[in-house]
Amino acid sequence: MTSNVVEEAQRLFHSGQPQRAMDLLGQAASRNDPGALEYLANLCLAGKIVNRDLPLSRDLFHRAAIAGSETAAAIYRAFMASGTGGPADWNKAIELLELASRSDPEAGRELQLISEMRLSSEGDPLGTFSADRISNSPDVVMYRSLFTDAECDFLIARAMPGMVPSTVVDPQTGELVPNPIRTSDATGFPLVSESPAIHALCRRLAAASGTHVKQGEPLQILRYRPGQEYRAHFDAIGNADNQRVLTFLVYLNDDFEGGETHFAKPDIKVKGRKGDGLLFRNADADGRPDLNSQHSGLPVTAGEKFLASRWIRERPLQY
Ligand SMILES: O=C(O)CCC(=O)C(=O)O
Ligand SMILES: [Fe+2]
Repeated sequence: MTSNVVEEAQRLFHSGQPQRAMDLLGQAASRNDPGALEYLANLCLAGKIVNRDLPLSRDLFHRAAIAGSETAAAIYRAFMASGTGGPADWNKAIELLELASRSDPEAGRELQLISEMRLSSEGDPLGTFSADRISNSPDVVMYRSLFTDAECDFLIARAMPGMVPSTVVDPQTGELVPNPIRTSDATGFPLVSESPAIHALCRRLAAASGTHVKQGEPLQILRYRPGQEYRAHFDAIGNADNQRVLTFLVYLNDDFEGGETHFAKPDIKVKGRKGDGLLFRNADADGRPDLNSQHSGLPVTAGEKFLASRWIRERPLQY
């Protein structure tokens, strides 16, 4: 939500007058200007211009939501679901989603999807998960029908507007950079866009893999068009302090040709059906990469392949 105050504050930031910009935003926030509240919430989240302060960010998004910002309301719901900037409150997140669904059909669809999940009052999946073993070394298992067709379709629809060319971690700088190794397009769902349904799906991946939901990096949705691929790589990171020990891939469609997930040693090609989840181990308990975990997404030859991908760390990530 942009307001005159925000435009003026941006102008002041760009002309090297951050203190005046902050004063202006602070005054507008004390009048409950939704744009100023949301802008300040984002500054507290980004932690560049002001110190990172997640509890304050959550509080400011909450106030911006009350003042009428729908974007802030969606972020506040996501924070309540995942416990960002304060305790998680699943029931409150659902209550807020219900409220939003009265005027927002997208929120209504999300609510419907959640109502079809079997969840505890904390948003955790009920029931157990069983997998078929595909290989011992590398350690690869497959969970059939982990996501429903409706859940797969929901993730694709949510991801489509944000699709941009994929990036990989530059080993020299640690920055995310484009690279011909990975030619797919992707959208990530960082905490601000990990809405309650997406959070519940992340909790399902955590429960099935026996990990804590906070060990997961943001869920990514990948799209490969004909010719696009993810060449042989390791998901483990060299010298990582908090290693990517596991990868969970969920196939969101199956109406395409080619595009198998391929492990080279030994030669294993996997093509899941829509909703199937493939879990594999990238590193041992000490964080040492498993050399047999090298894998690729083979080029798609016809149609489009959609995949949900979650890299899971050894320990919960600190945000
Ligand atoms: O596209 C695939 O099947 C592989 C994806 C992958 O390797 C990843 O997301 O880390
Ligand atoms: Fe990978």
